[in-house]
Amino acid sequence: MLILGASGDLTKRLLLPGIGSLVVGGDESDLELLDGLTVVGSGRSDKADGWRDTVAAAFEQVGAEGDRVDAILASTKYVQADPTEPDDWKRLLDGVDGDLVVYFALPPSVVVKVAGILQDIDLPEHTVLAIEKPFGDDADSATELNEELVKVVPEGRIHRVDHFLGQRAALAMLATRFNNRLLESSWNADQIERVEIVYDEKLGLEGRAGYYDTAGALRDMLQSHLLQVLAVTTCEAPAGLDPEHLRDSLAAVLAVTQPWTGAPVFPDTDGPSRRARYTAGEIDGKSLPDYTAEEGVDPDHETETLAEIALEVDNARWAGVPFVLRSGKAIGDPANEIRVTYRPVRFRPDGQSGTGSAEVLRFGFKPPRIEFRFTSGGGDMPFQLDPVEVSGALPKSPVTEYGEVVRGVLGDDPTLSIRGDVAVQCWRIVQPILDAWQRGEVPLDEYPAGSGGPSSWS
Ligand SMILES: O=C1O[C@H](COP(=O)(O)O)[C@@H](O)[C@H](O)[C@H]1O
Repeated sequence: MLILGASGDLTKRLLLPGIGSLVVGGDESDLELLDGLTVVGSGRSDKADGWRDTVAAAFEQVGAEGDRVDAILASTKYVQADPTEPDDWKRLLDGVDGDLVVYFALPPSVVVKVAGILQDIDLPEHTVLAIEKPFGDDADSATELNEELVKVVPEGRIHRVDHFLGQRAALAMLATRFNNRLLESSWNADQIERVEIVYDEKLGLEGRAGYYDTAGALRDMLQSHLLQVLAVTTCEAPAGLDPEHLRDSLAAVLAVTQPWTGAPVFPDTDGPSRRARYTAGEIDGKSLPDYTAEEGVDPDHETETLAEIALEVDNARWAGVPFVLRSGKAIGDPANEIRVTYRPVRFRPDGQSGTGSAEVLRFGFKPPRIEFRFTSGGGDMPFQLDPVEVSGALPKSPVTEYGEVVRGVLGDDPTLSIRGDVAVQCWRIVQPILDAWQRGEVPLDEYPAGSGGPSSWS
C-alpha cells in the first residue's frame, strides 16, 4: 500500500490505526489480507527518519501487536517524492512486487494530475486506487476525476473513501431496516414525519485551516458523509449482497434527492439552508478563539463551521418528508445521531387524536447505540400516558471505521466505498445551496464556541 500524502494528519490519526485495528479485531480473512502487506508512506517533505515510529505509535494506539505488526514495521518505509513528477514514480514503485494499492490522501487538483501520470506508467496488473475526500470541488470536477481515474483502473477497483459508511450506526441502519418487520413496514412517509441526521462535534479547527477554510461544514461533512448516511437511511432494499446491489440502491435514492421545496422547515427562513460560524468561547474548560482568529484562516472567506440543510427524497416512499442534515464544530453538548420522528397516531381514546409526543427512533453514532422513545402508561389510571425510552448499545467492534475502509480496499470489495456516479450526484444535490450562499442570499450567523448554535435557531 503506497500512501501518497502520508505526512498529513489523516494517515497518522485514522488510516494507520485502521490497519492496526484489523490486526486486533479482524477475522481470519482480514488477517490474511495483512499477510505480506508492505506500507510505504510518501510525501514531498522528508519524514523518512520518524516514519517507522509513526507507524508503530499508530498501531500501539489501538493495541495492535504480534508477528504481523512486527512484519509490517520491518518492511515499512518512507519515500520522499512528488507524485506529480513522472520521474519520481521510479522511486515510488521501487521494490513493488505483487498487488498494489495507491492510497491518495491528496487534494483533488493533485489527484487529477497524478491520475494523468499513472495512465502512462506500467502498473502491476492488480492495482487498486483509494481516494480520500473531497472527491472534486463540484459535479464537473468530480466527473473529470472519474474520467481520468477509469483510464488507470476499472471503476470496480476505485475506492472513493467515506469512513461514515463504516460507522456502526450506518451499518446498523442497513441491518435493522431490512430485517425487522416493525420497522420495514413503517419506513415511509405515511408513518414518518421527519428525519434528522446530525453530527455535531466539540472539536474546533484543530490546526486544519489549510483544508477546512476553503471547505467549511457543508462540503466537509454534509456533501460527503451525511449524504451517504441519508442514502443508507432511505434506499430501497438491495437486490442482493453483490457490492453493486447496494451501490445501485444508494445511487437510485440520491438521484431523486434535492433541496427541500415544501413549506419552510427552519423558523424565520424560507430557504432550505442556514449557516453559521463560531466566535470565541469555551468548551470543557478550554478556550477557543473566534474562528477568524484561528491560525491560517482568511477572514475574507465566508467559511461556515455549522451548516444545516433540508432535503427531499422525491419518490413514492419519501415524498413530503423533510430530511434535515446538520453538522457543526465547537458545539457544546453535541448530538450525533440519525433521528427518525414518527407521525402522531390518527385516533386517541382521550380525544387528543393527532397530537401527543411522537415516537422517536435514534441511531447514535458515538457511542454507537439505538434508542426508541414512545408513549406508554402503567400509572394509576387507564390511559395515563407516560413517555418511555428504551435503548441499547450497538455491538462494539475493535475494527475502526478506517479498519472497514482498509478491509474493503485490501480485500477488493468496494461495497462500502462511493461509486463514481454517486460522487457526482452528491455535488449535484448541494450545488444550489452553495450557489445561494455564494450569492449572499443566506446570512452567515454566529454562535459562541461551546453553545448549541446561534440562539436565533432554536
Ligand atoms: O471527515 C471528517 O470527519 C470528522 C468526523 O468524523 P470522526 O469519525 O472523526 O468523528 C470531522 O471532524 C472532520 O472535520 C471531517 O473532515
